[in-house]
Amino acid sequence: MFGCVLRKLRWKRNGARRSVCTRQPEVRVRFAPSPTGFLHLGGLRTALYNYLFAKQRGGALILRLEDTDRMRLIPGAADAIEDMLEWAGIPPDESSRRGGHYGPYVQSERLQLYSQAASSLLHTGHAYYCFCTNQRLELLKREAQRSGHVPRYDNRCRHLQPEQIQEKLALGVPHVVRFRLDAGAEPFQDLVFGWTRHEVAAVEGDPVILKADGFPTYHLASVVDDHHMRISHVLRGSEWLISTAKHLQLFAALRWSPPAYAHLPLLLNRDGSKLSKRQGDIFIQHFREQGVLPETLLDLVTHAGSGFNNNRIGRHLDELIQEFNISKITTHSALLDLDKLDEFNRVHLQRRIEDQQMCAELRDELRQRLLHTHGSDISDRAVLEPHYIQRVLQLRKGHICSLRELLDHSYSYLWIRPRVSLQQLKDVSAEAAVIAVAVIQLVGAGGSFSSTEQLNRELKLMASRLNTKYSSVMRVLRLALSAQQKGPSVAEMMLSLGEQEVCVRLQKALDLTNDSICVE
Ligand SMILES: Nc1ncnc2c1ncn2[C@@H]1O[C@H](COP(=O)(O)OP(=O)(O)OP(=O)(O)O)[C@@H](O)[C@H]1O
Repeated sequence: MFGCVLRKLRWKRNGARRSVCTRQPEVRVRFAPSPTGFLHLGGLRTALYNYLFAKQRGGALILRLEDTDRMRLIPGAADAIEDMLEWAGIPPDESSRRGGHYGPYVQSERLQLYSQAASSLLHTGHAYYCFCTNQRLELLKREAQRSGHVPRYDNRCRHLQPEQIQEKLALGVPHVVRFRLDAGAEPFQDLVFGWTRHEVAAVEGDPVILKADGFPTYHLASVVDDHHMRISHVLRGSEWLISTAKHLQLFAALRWSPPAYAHLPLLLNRDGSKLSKRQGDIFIQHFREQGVLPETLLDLVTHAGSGFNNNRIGRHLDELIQEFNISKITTHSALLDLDKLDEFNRVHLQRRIEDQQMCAELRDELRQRLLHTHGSDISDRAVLEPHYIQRVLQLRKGHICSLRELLDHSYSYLWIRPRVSLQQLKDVSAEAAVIAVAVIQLVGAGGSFSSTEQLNRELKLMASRLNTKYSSVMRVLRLALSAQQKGPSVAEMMLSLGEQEVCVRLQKALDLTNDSICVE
């Protein structure tokens, strides 16, 4: 059933160039979310594993939207899911946005294919009309619960006579189509769970495949689409493992070859529950707004689970593609540890700052954020210049976990001149004026701004020349430069601000002390 890729192999024999075509099965995988909510970390991981599997084999990732649960559709979710895959750097090769040969890629636009498949199953006796009312089904359920059994449909409509069916259809009695499950399920080899066999007919009633509204259920739609879209491997969450027996029976009844299956362990919350669309704080969009980088999220979700020879922080997408190993995926679910998020983002932010092109993008982003947050408070527009922002980023890399931190009050001194009072200066040192003058002279005399170490050495020498404690020098400088008591080292502050701005701020402090002397 697999599509084929023609590969031309060339070699030389007797001086003549020859070519031959070999047929390789084409790898086509799909990520098939339902737009009943936004993409969350669990979905992202399943999408990512599909992507890695496809890219490792030169294959294609198809994004198919399973929107047959009409009651739960969330407006905008379909677009948002694809936006987030693109943002994460794992865009599909085929989707309704990107096009492709096997569209439409939205199930509600493929109803004819499902109804054709259902008709064919009805025709061959693998499916039947079911006219049972909701009240009857509810009664069955309650009876089962009362007697301590798992509720299941009793397959009553299997036994309707053709005339009874025709009569009900002619009367327009509401109905669904059910698939006739066979006893004796065949085992299949799951790429993660190994040989698996689930005697589905022994525990479940015949499943609905076409609902009363003409929409298919997941079982029929996924089988029909996987066939028509020539999906070679289905990598999906392990909650579908049990249903696979049903899907294989559907493939057999339709006389189609099934794809290979790999059921992926789920990502769980700390309390052991499955990550779900009903939790807002795990949506990819939320992390993006918080300044989390896409590569951080990819690293985090792969780190939580298995599928790689080893785990290490800081892997990029191309490394993930290289190192992904489906045989290393374990069957147990993985707990998501969001406490690691900051640390992962710090590592990836540092990598971006060290990359010339990515750093230019960060500069632009930070500039936009600064304008948005501090806007009119920024009197000196020089702080918005690329070289200034670049310097700040270089000095803070490895310390900050996200760009947003640089917008916090503790970093406002980088963008806005601080207000310092005479009393504050007096409180930190009686020698504030002397220290300010000495540092202005040091800077004016070409005091080294090449590194924090060099600057520290010179400040230490200066303190001993003044016969002043080094800690007093630090306190005065920290206050005059930032109006803060904590933050990066004073030398780093000076390097970030630059010689001229350091002198301007120290002169302001000096002016305060001079004014006070004049008044006295
Ligand atoms: N927590 C999870 N961990 C790993 N994969 C997941 C997780 N949740 C969903 N998936 C997988 O992501 C794909 C898309 O899932 P879907 O859009 O149906 O989201 P969902 O979270 O399962 O929905 P719901 O919240 O309605 O249960 C499926 O293959 C599903 O198995």
